[in-house]
Amino acid sequence: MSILALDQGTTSSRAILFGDDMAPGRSHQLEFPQHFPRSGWVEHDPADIWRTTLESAGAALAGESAAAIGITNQRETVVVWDEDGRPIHNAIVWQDRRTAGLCRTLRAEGLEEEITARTGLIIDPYFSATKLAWLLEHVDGAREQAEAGKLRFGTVDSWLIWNLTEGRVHATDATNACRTMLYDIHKGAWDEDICARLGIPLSMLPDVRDSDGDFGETTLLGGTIPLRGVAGDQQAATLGQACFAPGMLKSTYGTGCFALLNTGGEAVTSEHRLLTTIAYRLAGQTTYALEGSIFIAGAVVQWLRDGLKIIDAAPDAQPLAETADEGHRLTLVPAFTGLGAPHWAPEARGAIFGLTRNSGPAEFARAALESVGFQTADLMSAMKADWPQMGETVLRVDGGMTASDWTMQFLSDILGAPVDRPQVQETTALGAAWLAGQAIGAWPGPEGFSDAWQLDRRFEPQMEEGARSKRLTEWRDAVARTIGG
Ligand SMILES: Nc1ncnc2c1ncn2[C@@H]1O[C@H](COP(=O)(O)OP(=O)(O)O)[C@@H](O)[C@H]1O
Ligand SMILES: O=P(O)(O)OC[C@H](O)CO
Repeated sequence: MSILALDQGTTSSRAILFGDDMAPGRSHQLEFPQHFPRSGWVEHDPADIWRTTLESAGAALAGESAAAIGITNQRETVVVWDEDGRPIHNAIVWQDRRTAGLCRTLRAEGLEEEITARTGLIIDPYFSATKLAWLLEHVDGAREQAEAGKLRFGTVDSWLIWNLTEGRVHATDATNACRTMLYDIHKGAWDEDICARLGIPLSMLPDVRDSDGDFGETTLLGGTIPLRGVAGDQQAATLGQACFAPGMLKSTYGTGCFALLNTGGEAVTSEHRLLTTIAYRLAGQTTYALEGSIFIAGAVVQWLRDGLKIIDAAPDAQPLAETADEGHRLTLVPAFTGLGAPHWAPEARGAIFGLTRNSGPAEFARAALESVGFQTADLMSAMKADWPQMGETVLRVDGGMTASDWTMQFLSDILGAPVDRPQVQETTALGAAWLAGQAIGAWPGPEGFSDAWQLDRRFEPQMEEGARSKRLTEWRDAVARTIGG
């Protein structure tokens, strides 16, 4: 029997039907509008999120039925709706920076240490908590309605579950809950103190279930289909990459880049500004991860295309970079929207170093692709420092940017470690399908699923150690100057 994976991302909604052989089959993808009402604000219309998800699901099924549905989603994005399922405002997207001021206030109150200890996160507008507080503060009547128990909050998974079950289920899974900055990842419960400080009534929060829990069923897609898997997209990719053992590591290169290191049952506290997050919770058992989140990865290629207009399409970046002058290095720090982990410098803006009269499109393209490798190297160093038992590890990669062999080779060179690209690139959807497939007993457990993971290509480091450390020193100097300036 087929399993339907719904992958609700930042710019598009995608549905993929996986067959008995766990291979991706028919799929459908629909983009939807992004709204930027002010500088630094990013919103989605929740109706678009739901409509594109439902339509792509229908198109992927094409009249077939599925044995179960797995849902994976852009994380942290906030939707609030009323008893009739009407959103009270547009969704505030994870990239939105409007709550930077409230975050500063929370830090000034000296709350960071306690919030990090409980939630594993640092105080940043990225996470859901301050976005939800903003909605309660700024939407007319919202606080009164919320206090009267008439409003519901959800990340995008909850919004989809609510709609798929026609208002019967208000739930989320542990991987999504842990991105809200309202959830105690050690106790596995909403944190009443943080909610109280932000004026968020507990009654509006969804029930938190296992990632392979029971999320009800839908009758909107032909027949009755159970919802049996839910995970945030980066955690789903970790599962899709079969990173089940402590020490295993994946990095996804889409618009941004998100690296997750499985640390097993241990919630490792980062001393280097990484996030402690829930990788998955299966049958009540929590597995944790250290996460490094970078906001600009593939987006730097979009900038070459749409901003600089030096390429026509993303695949053109590599051939252009390959023609760059070997003796002429530019270093690009793509802090277009600040820097994420491990620097967390929201006010920083991008910079480029080493310009001469001979700097041209090829040198810019190479610096852009290299910036993704350098940023990953910073994450890996932070991970090793936080968790020395990580040891020598292989990085499993996925996402649109991994199509560039040159970029993957540079990544391996600058990490000084192997990089593995799997055959199935749809790892996020695969992870969601696996959750649902194994929950209903149709797909194998972690061991059998790990055996099915297949390598497309391994990239081995070829750069000499001297050159590597010189390049890393140049990069770190460029980052320091970017943040400092
Ligand atoms: N051949 C390529 N070389 C470099 N970058 C690429 C290539 N193909 C796609 N990309 C980049 O990958 C990103 C899209 O990846 P995808 O995994 O679909 O991202 P998302 O889910 O965040 O939209 C885009 O930012 C695009 O610029
Ligand atoms: O939708 P994506 O693939 O850009 O992923 C977004 C992340 O979940 C944000 O944390």
